Amino acid sequence: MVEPATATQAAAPVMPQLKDELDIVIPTIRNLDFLEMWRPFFQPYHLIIVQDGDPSKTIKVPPGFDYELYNRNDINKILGPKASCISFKDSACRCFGYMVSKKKYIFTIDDDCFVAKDPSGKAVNALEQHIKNLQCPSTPFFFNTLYDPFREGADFVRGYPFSLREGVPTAVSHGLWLNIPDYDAPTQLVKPLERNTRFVDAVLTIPKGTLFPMCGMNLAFDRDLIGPAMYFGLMGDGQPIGRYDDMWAGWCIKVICDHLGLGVKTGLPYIYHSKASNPFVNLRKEYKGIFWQEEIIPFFQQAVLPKDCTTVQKCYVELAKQVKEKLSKVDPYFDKLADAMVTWIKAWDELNPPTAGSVPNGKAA
Ligand SMILES: O=c1ccn([C@@H]2O[C@H](COP(=O)(O)OP(=O)(O)O[C@H]3OC[C@H](O)[C@H](O)[C@H]3O)[C@@H](O)[C@H]2O)c(=O)[nH]1
Ligand SMILES: [Mn+2]
Repeated sequence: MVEPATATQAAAPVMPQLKDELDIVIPTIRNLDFLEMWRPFFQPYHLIIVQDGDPSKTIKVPPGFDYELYNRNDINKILGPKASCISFKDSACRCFGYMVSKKKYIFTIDDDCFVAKDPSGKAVNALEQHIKNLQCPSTPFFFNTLYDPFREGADFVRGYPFSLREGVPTAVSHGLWLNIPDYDAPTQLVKPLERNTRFVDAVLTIPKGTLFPMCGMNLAFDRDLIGPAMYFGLMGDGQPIGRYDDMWAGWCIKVICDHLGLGVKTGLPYIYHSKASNPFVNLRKEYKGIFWQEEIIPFFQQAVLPKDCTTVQKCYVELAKQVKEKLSKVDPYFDKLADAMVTWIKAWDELNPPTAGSVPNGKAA
């Protein structure tokens, strides 16, 4: 039986790394008492809280945290008509936080995720591990059988080409979850009592050319490298689909990271996910995604980006064009989604004008 760490077990790190270069983005519809448990790890950092649902509701934030909070009225005021690309009544709204941040790194976490304990009983500082993952290169072009070669006590194994040992910059760090795993509704329905107790002590680079189901519960990324592609799509209120926000973003960022020669890692850190959302409600939200994805995945697997797509924005707009051309036949929703992807990029560039002398994102691989 796994249990979350207690607040006292979560010892504050000696020196919070990247304190001024990282924002923590939290989408929420509830009071943020969960922050109490994270206080030792999160207090030094700036929080961006994206309040979903009724903007007249007050979200209580425990004292002592440095934060900015945006509700739907704020989003509409800041983005004007472009606010139409930000979902309402779905955790997808969190991507607004990525857009307004001015920091290099983002860590996003759900408000029902708590500090996990590793097998020795030590509280897991998820933020510290994500930072380590992002600051160490990835190895997408050749699989290292001893997993993360840059980890203390590991290295590249015999036969690993020396020409590839430098690795590539890491754009995304995807963490996992003890207790309630990120299962889809049908799986949750048939396995209501299943709990994830396996703590796998590994960080893996997801190989080039391989897609993965990105979960937004415990996720960090380098905003400068991949931020403009971290759009969580049109979900929730008024949309035919929900709970595919992070999946859509994950498929888009992986195709773009592969194209630009950037890395995506998954594995450590774990968080402790406490709330099993209602599988019946989830089934209503996600059922179309369950059969649509049988056509969406081949689309992303076959997507090719032209060589002149040398920035994330160019890649993303090209991807939107292909979504419109090839997925609209699945459902008119994808026509709308493709337009929203372009609106997102316009809004991103409006809020994040390129600084003079800034270089385009990674090079096309
Ligand atoms: O309409 C909403 C509903 C929720 N939120 C906030 O989003 C976070 C996730 O909410 P919750 O924990 O209820 O979602 P889950 O059923 O556990 O599913 C998650 O699974 C992983 C996904 O990436 C995504 O995070 C969820 O689908 C939480 O902070 C809520 O307060 C919201 O903003 N709007
Ligand atoms: Mn949850």
